Amino acid sequence: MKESENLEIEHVKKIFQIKDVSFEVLTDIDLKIRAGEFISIVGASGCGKSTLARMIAGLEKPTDGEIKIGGKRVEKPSVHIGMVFQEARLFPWLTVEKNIAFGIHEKLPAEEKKKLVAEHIKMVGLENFEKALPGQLSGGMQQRVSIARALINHPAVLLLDEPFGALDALTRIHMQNGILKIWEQEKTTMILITHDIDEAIFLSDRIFVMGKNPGEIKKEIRVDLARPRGRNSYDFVNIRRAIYQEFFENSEVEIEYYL
Ligand SMILES: Nc1ncnc2c1ncn2[C@@H]1O[C@H](COP(=O)(O)OP(=O)(O)OP(=O)(O)O)[C@@H](O)[C@H]1O
Repeated sequence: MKESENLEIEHVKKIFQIKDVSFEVLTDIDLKIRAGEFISIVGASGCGKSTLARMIAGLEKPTDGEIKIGGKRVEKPSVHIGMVFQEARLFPWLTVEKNIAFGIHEKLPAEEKKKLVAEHIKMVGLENFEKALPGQLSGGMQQRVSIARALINHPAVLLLDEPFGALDALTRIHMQNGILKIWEQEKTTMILITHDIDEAIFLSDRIFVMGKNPGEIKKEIRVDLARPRGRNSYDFVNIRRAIYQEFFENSEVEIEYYL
C-alpha cells in the first residue's frame, strides 16, 4: 500500500433533513487513517457510524468538510473503496464464482478473470464451493463470498459495516481470524464498524469511540498489542474496561458488575 493512499476525514459534518426538521447526525469528524491501518468505530446505536461509512464509500455526501483517499476527494462510489454489510447481499441465482466475478471492474481476458476469482476464493477459504449457489451456503460462508467480492478490485479501503453481526459467536471468531489473515496479506486499510467491543480490540490498531446527538468522536484508543491477541490477557481486559467506561460515562450503570 502506498503512502499516498491515506484516508483523511476533514471536519466532516452531516445534517439530514426530514420535512422541515434538520438533524445534525455527525459533527466535526476529523480523522487521519494511515494506508494499511486497521481501525474500528464503536458507539451507541444511532450515533452515525453507518452514515460515516456511507460517506467514506461515496454513497452519501458530507454537508460540510471533505473526505479524501490518497489526497483525492471522494465524490462517488469507486473501485478504490470496497464495502461489506451485515447481510451478504449476493445474487441468489449466481454461483459463488459468478457472484465474485461480477464485481471485477477491469476488462480482463477470461483466463485472467478466472485466475483472479480462484485466488479470492482461496483467500476466503471457499475452495470446492465455486459452483454453489448462495442458498446452499451458511451465513458465514455467504459473508466470505461478499468479502471476496469486495476485495476483488484490490481497493485501498475496505469498509466493514457490522459484517459479522448476524453470525453466531463461534463463526464470528472464525471470521475475525480470517479477516486478520487477509489484512496481513493484502495490507488493505480496514474500517470496521462493530457493536462487539472484543472484536474491535482483537482486530484494530486504533478504536474510535463515538458519542451521539450529534455523533462525534469521543475517544481514540490505541491497541498496542502484538497479534494474535489473547482475549483474556491483562492488557486486553484493561482496554475493554476503558471502552466500557467511555460507554457508561454519565450513566447510572455500575460498570464493575459488567466486567
Ligand atoms: N437517509 C437518511 N435520512 C434521514 N435520517 C437518516 C438517514 N440515514 C440515517 N439517518 C439518521 O441518522 C442517524 C444515524 O444513523 P446511522 O445508521 O448512521 O447510525 P448507526 O450508528 O450506524 O446506528 P446502528 O448502530 O443502530 O446501526 C439516525 O438517527 C438515523 O435516523
